[in-house]
Amino acid sequence: MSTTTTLTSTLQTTQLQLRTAYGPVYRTVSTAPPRDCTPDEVPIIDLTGIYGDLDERLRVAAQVCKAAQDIGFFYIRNHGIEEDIIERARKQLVKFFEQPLEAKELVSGQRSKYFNGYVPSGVSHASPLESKDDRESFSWRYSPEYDPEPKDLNAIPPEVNAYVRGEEFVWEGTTHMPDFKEDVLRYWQACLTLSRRLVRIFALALDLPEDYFDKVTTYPGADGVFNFYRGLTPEAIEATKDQVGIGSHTDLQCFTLLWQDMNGGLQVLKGREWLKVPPIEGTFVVNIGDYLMRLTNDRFLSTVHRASNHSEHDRVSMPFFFGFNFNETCSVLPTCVTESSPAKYEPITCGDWCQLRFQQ
Ligand SMILES: O=C(O)CCC(=O)C(=O)O
Ligand SMILES: [Fe+2]
Repeated sequence: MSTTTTLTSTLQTTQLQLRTAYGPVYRTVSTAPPRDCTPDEVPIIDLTGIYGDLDERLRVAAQVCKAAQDIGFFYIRNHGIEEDIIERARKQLVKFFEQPLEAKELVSGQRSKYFNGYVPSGVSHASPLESKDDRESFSWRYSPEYDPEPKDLNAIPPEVNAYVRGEEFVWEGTTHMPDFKEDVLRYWQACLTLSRRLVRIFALALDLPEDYFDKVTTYPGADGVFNFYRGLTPEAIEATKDQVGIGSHTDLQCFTLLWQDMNGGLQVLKGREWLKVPPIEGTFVVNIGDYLMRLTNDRFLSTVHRASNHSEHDRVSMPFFFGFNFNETCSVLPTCVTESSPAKYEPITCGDWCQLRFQQ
């Protein structure tokens, strides 16, 4: 005689509150420790093909399309950004955050109209039901004068100028650091150049002409951020188990290129389950943002994620947020609507979209 035992596991859950352009939304999520993602869940996409012929570009686009629809996160390798550019930026990041507070306050975010500059730990609060963000950050935003596609600064359309969000005080307040501006902007320029290539792959992925987004990425959203998650003493690690470095959130614009160091700490929400998205040498993580999700009528997913550092080592990351020209009004894409599934969203500019979220 055999007996069958049914194992009923009780899943412990908690509520997350997420900020969105239209106000808070709530999600029920597991409190179980995160598990590693599998290569099927968050794939590694080799970008060599984006520098090849159309067939090769279409092959990359098909992989990007699948990952963007399945989870909205993927790794990229052979992305073309030189290791030396990344390493110089990382070293400047470390030097910046190792400065005494007074030096970092020279570029205090409180001086900014548009979220540029330095923000100390415990100030930002990405997700209201989690802890405040235990990370320091330094941000700088798009300025046409540093665009790797050179601009005639006397011929910038006024409607574009009204939306330029870069502010010079971040460079003026860091002149005491040799090569800081140069090394940081070289990294930012490399990210911007890669993003303009990638947006063409996204166009192919969405069955659009390859140059479809070119005219809306001439003065794009291009925000660089340095994140510093300070290492803790063993006692502090124990005492701050529930503390997040950056709380649960989605990114705002089209897509993000995220360089993270080898410490680990990034987590992505799949259903109710947290997945660890560990660092892989030589890669960036790419994730879809809310604006692109909206333009694709929710075909591409802007997925909730967060990061923490519960270790004795400092952790750093360098995300780059890419979006369309802030003044350009975009509708749901023609290839993402059918008669039976019409556009769910009104046209809006990327700038107004971000503004809605910042107001929340
Ligand atoms: O540091 C990380 O790994 C994630 C950072 C992030 O999600 C962000 O800055 O939006
Ligand atoms: Fe993020």
